[in-house]
Amino acid sequence: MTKKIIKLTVRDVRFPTSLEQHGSDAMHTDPDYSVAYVVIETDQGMQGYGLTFTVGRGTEIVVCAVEALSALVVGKSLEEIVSDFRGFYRLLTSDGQMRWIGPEKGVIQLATAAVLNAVWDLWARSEGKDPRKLISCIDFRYITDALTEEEALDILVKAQTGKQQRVDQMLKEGYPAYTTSCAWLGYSDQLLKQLCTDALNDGWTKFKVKVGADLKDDIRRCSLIRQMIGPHNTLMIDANQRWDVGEAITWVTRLAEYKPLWIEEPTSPDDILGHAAISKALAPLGIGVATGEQCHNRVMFKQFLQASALQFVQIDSCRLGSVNENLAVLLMAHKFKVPVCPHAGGVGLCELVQHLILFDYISVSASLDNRMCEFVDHLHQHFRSPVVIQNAHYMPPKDPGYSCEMLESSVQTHQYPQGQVWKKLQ
Ligand SMILES: C[C@H](O)[C@@H](O)[C@@H](O)[C@H](O)C(=O)O
Ligand SMILES: [Mg+2]
Repeated sequence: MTKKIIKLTVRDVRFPTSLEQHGSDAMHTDPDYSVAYVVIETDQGMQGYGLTFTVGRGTEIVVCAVEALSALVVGKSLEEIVSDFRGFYRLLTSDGQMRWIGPEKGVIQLATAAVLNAVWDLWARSEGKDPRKLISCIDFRYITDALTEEEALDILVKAQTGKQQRVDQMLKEGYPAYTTSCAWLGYSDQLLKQLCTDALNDGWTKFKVKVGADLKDDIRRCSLIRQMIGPHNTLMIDANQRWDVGEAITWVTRLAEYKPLWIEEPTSPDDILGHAAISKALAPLGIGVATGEQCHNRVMFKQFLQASALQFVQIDSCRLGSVNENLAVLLMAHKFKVPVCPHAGGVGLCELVQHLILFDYISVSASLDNRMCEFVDHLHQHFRSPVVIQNAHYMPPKDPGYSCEMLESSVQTHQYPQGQVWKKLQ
């Protein structure tokens, strides 16, 4: 029996995280973690849940873009979509009129992610997928100079060896994670210390700190956290695009004594050659460059990899065109031998990205070297199947689907602007 998609709804759901400075960084000083939340429904009453992440104002624009795309989805059957998922991806991303407001970037790509995440959720609930089927979901347009379809298939086929052991290992130990929850830029030193102590007690060994607004503050905060975590735990720093290229090099050089593993988003996310220059300058200090949470499509990632402009690939489950485009990036990263350390946090990003990184380990990279997935401890209570962290590892999700179904009560109370939470704040 076919499953025809008969309805798509999208809602603007916001959480007032800025009230306590959760999520704050050098560029986003007051984020209200939000989502455009999509539910698709089939004629047989099955549902697929998807979302894309935003930080408050502007979510209404993403909602509009999802509504514009919905005409391309409603009326199609799931079977029709997945039998030519590459074609369907293209239909959404290359619509002869709508592609003008992208293509494959910005609001329209965030909307594509929300819609396709819901389709993947629906599909994930119904059947298994082999390498050939997965490859047929990827749009190789614009990346064949870096990775061909044959090479991609070869990677997946090779990684079939040892797959079961990796599945068993993940079920037992989980996938290594790092925490960003201790050191948002707007947190006081006292809160940072408290959260860091708690995290160490809970078994965390890898920590990310926000930097980039004021060098003196960064020196104080990095020194504090390095003292607390000791020389052997891992520290990463994140500037959220605050600097110009030269400034990034000088600033990070000043922080080198705290031994960060990487500097994340040192400059404009579009400046590939700038990132390459920063990578080159910081390599002798043992500091890599990480980027990706605002890298808007596979073509950008291709060029970052080709130009040796990043040493850590930070895929994002909602910035790229869903699983389809993330698969392309995971496979390219493998070919270029660059580790993938996904961006997570926000609302629902941990829930989504855990699937991608488990897939990367089990079916693509087969390696945990220099790899870890971000974890942020906010807002998980709003999900039906929240992530499970044990001893600083993501434990594989047990429920079918893509884990981003939200509790209906949470959606209703946080819907913007009419939900109870927002009414009270007005
Ligand atoms: C506004 C957001 O909280 C960002 O600061 C966040 O995504 C951050 O860059 C991260 O790496 O987790
Ligand atoms: Mg970041």
